[in-house]
Amino acid sequence: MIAPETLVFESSAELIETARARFVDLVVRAQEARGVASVALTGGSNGIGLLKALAADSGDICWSRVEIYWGDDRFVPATHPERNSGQAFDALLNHVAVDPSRVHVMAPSDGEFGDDIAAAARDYARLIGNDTVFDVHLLGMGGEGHVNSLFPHTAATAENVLPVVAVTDSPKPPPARLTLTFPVINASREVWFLVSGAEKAEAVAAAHDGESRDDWPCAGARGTEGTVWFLDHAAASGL
Ligand SMILES: O=C(O)[C@H](O)[C@@H](O)[C@H](O)[C@H](O)COP(=O)(O)O
Repeated sequence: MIAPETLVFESSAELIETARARFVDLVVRAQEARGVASVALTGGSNGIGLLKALAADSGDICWSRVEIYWGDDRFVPATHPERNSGQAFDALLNHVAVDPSRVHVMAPSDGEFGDDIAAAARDYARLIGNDTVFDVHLLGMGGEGHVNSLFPHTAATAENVLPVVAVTDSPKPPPARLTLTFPVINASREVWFLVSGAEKAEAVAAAHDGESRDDWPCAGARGTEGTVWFLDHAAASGL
């Protein structure tokens, strides 16, 4: 296993700026190598902050050749302000020339599957299939170590086969969510954690200490070519 890279910044703003520059570099290199880059986005303050920074400066990224997925989303109506996808459109996707056929939003609760969350999960799993490899999977993290909607001691966190599952009892509201699972996260070339704040320090330390993914889901996420922790000083204070 390749050792994770841990970068510590003075502020969230610096963290986001470095992540932005590295994201541009990674996506451009992926496009040079394979024509199309594939990314999984995340919500949260730094995840959306990164997208806003990219709206201001995305260098030589050719947005029409980026396949865009989400690591998780809330199973609420499409226009709900807490949808990670809606926030990503506001922050970035409405402002760059993406190819709509390459933007893969998880179904909302008022979409084609109505409130059938299991059908919505199966549909996204079909879309991901067995072959999707993200060039980078972005992750925020909760203080108890959740990533995507993979919370400690849950079936979704234990999933080792299905690429996408429905969560109906999320400990953090709203209860209904769709989430990618560890088999697909860990098939990503790179996994990047974007984490700030002292309330995240214990989980950051647990992941670096190799604790179990059941106790600390963040400890179970890694890329095949690289895992990068973008931290501010407060989040890194337990290292
Ligand atoms: O689905 C959710 O409930 C949140 O989106 C959550 O997963 C968030 O991404 C992390 O808690 C990090 O959020 P912050 O970076 O804002 O702390």
